[in-house]
Amino acid sequence: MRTDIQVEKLLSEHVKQIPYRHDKSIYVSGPVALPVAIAGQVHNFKWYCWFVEEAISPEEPLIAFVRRHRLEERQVSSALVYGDFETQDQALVRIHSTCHTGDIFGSEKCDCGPQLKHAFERIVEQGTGAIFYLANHEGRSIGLFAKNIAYKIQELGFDTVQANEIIGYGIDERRYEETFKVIRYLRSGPIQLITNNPEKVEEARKAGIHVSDVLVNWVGGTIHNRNYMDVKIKKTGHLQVSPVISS
Ligand SMILES: Nc1nc2c(ncn2[C@@H]2O[C@H](COP(=O)(O)OP(=O)(O)OP(=O)(O)O)[C@@H](O)[C@H]2O)c(=O)[nH]1
Repeated sequence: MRTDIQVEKLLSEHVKQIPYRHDKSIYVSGPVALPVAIAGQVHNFKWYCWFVEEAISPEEPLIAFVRRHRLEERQVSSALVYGDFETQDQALVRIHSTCHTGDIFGSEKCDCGPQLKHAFERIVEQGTGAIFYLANHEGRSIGLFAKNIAYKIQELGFDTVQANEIIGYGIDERRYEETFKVIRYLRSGPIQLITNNPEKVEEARKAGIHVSDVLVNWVGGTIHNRNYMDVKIKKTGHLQVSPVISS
């Protein structure tokens, strides 16, 4: 069919396969132009998304792959790229763990929503950067259902770290390997990481990415998340100030 040939041609340019662990691949789809309203102005981002899957045979057309898989059931992450991310010397990067309650509902039990908004603002202000929005990171990767239970346990007086442990999870279950592969795919130059979490910096370096700056982002403090923010400094090692990076 003519349409299938046209779509196959489009997809072969639009969807890229990045080799990942063992027999798996990361499938990256994009870019799609996305106008995003930030502080009252519309800015043009390029939207990519990706998921990890067993590598498909080179003979299978992508259109058949898309039809064969129930893609709506996948954990699909996004990259929102601004400016000349591929080649500019400096690029801001925010690696943001999905937070259904904070990012979508505006919950003040955490600082996630304001951190995301702040990162968008910094990126458009600087002119080049990207947000990596990680779907499989909800609740520091314990998932939404377990996060709801962890919140309930916190009502007994336990903190975020203790609540995770009570229900059998680690303090922080997040992994970043696939994200760094996607960052590498989109950009080879150094990145300026917007984060308070030194583990993200460490993991980036292990993945061979040059982090030229770490920019802390303590925003969104409220009376509801004071304890949560305190625990980040006292127990999970989050940075209070931007560290000086030696090149
Ligand atoms: N398990 C658990 N996860 C939470 C809780 N509150 C927020 N989160 C999740 O924590 C993740 C964000 O992690 P944070 O520790 O706030 O920040 P970070 O990503 O380590 O560091 P930054 O880069 O500075 O934002 C999101 O996935 C939230 O859904 C909680 O009480 N329990």
